[in-house]
Amino acid sequence: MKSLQSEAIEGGELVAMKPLPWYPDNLAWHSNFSRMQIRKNQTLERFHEFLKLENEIGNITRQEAVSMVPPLFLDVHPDHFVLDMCAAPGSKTFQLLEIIHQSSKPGSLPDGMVIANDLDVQRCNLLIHQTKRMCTANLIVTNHEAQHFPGCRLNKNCSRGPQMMNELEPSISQLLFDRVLCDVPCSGDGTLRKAPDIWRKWNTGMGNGIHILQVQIAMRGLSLLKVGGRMVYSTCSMNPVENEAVVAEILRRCGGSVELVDVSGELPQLLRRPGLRKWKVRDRGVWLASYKDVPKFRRSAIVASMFPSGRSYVDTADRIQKCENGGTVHPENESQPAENPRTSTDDLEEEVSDLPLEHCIRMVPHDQNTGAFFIAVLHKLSPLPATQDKSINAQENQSTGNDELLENKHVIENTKLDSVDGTDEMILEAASEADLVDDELDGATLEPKPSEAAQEPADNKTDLAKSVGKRKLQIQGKWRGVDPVVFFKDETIINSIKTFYGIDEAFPFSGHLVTRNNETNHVKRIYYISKSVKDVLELNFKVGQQLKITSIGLKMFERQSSREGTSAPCLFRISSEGLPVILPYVRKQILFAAPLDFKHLLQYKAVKFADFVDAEFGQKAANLMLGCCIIVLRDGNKTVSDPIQVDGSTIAIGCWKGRGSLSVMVTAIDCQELLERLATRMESEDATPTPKNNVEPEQAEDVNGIEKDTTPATDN
Ligand SMILES: C[S@@+](CC[C@H](N)C(=O)[O-])C[C@H]1O[C@@H](n2cnc3c(N)ncnc32)[C@H](O)[C@@H]1O
Repeated sequence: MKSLQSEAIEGGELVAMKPLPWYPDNLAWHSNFSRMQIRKNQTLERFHEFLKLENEIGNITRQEAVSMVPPLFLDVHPDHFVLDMCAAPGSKTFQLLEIIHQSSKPGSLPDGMVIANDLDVQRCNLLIHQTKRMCTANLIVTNHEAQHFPGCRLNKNCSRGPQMMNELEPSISQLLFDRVLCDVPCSGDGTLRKAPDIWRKWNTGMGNGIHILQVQIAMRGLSLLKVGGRMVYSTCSMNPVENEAVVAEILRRCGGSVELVDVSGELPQLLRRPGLRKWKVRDRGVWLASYKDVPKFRRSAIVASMFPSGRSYVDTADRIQKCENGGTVHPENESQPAENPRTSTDDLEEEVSDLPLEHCIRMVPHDQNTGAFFIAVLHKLSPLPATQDKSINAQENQSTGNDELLENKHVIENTKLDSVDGTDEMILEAASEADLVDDELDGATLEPKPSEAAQEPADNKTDLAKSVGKRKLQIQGKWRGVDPVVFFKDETIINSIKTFYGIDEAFPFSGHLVTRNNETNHVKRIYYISKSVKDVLELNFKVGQQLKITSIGLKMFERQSSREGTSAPCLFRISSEGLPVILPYVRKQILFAAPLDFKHLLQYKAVKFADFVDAEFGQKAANLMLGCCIIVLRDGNKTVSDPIQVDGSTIAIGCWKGRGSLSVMVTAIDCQELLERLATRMESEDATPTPKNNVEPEQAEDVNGIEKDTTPATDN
């Protein structure tokens, strides 16, 4: 930080990095360096590399500052069910998950969950990559048009008597959410500062063209919100047609069942401006102050809800027609639409909304050196009026069909528009640097391939050829291109895993394991899901798999595919993502390495048993069972009698115990990051007096890894 500061001063800046004053607990920081400064200066470049690495690992997230605001206004609690309707590439989903996991202890999972949805399957893959860093079992990623997001409502008439109900009915009967984030596709003009392309591409038609979709998505969000729940509507645009006009229209449609919340007391340090109550609409070079100014031939594109009053002015011929785009019709305000609209705003009679739109939040670049953002916080007071619910339910029925076939040109065009969201560039950059984009897009399971040759000795070719054939048979789920999610119930395999790793009985296995393959023998990956995700999945089965799930839970176990792997007593290894969750419960195949041996493992990727500095550790490693094992970093400053607990700072990696050596099963990038963390720890340990004892502790750690139980260790 000090050297960064001196670079900043040299460069004429005053502060190198500073916490964003409005972000709780100093958890978000702002750096002012330009790309040019970074390129020119070695210290800054190293700092930039560090940020990219930490972002890739998941320790930090690089994000446009204002884009972090919507989840803060959502007021999420760890037990909330949250729907992120337009979620890709997932920076806000990540924040939501962080909040959900905030207070959970290692090995315990929160009661809440997040469903992150996006229309664009490739952007869903980015989201999956982005959120994988979170190692969460509390996430489902879906791929629907948000405006048609399924309601998964259990038909109450299909009950089978009280007894059956208790046994078979899922614990929830409808998919309703405590919180909904509606970060809709928009024209993106709020990102002009860093996306200069928009200056060239932007036109007024962009906002006008997406208004109806934004209203539809917001209405769907409100219908899926529990009474008492909160929804945040946001865009990275400053265009009132995409913002206040949408909020006003949904308030009108909801007729008192939803209120716009005054959040002026929340995040007091955040500079903001009130929402607008009057604005004009521009169409084809012409200013329009009210719907009555819209020429008849433009009335399918420019709808009444774009104007502050939301009033339709219909002529007699139109009167009996319902406004096809959903604008509200008020016959008492009828008049003939003008056929000679004006090109200047001077003589227009301004409409003013009678709704409290000043409660909306506008953040502009020049207030606090950020991008621009619009936010509205909505509170559902009571069920939506029957008419709204009916039309929404009609959509729901539609959504149980093949959504992906109902291609909507409008939406797709706007999806492209939307990719200007500030975070994409960074995530794409991170993803491509990790060489994971292709992997993520590979195959119907949307799963990356193991990224390290060191994961286990490879003999995968025949396996791969076989699996290609099988894959053809396998894709038989309801949703084209996505393998169905099924509960994994093979007791033989589950018991072999439990026995091999000595998994404590307190770890809930039953009903928490899922796969993408109905045939147990072909299952390659087993995912772990939280209780909340399990509840949703059970409901989804009951309602005929309405959810098109592209990713679910946490990859916990992977089948060994190498020759050596298949001869190991347990066919499944623990995956890196799953390790933090299961670690506190692992009692066998676990060893504690001194920092130097741990470092050698990360450095050389494979170390012969005889080559470990701590010979006793080498012997214990040699005595483990063939297959996957866990190596935990032992803190050099700890004495053997110190109690051992797994906490947030515990460092552990998955390794392969082969016939003559230990090999790490960690990606290169993780190794790099761990080495850096280790170096920092070793430095700070060197600075404090080290106890004499620097050999393996006398825990109940079993030498052969089978007979005696061990206690998981930590380094502190
Ligand atoms: C503003 S971006 C979302 C950014 C995201 N919330 C984040 O913070 O990373 C809007 C997203 O909406 C998606 N999208 C566009 N039309 C959609 C629709 N009809 N339903 C769901 N998602 C849609 C786009 O693919 C895009 O990923």
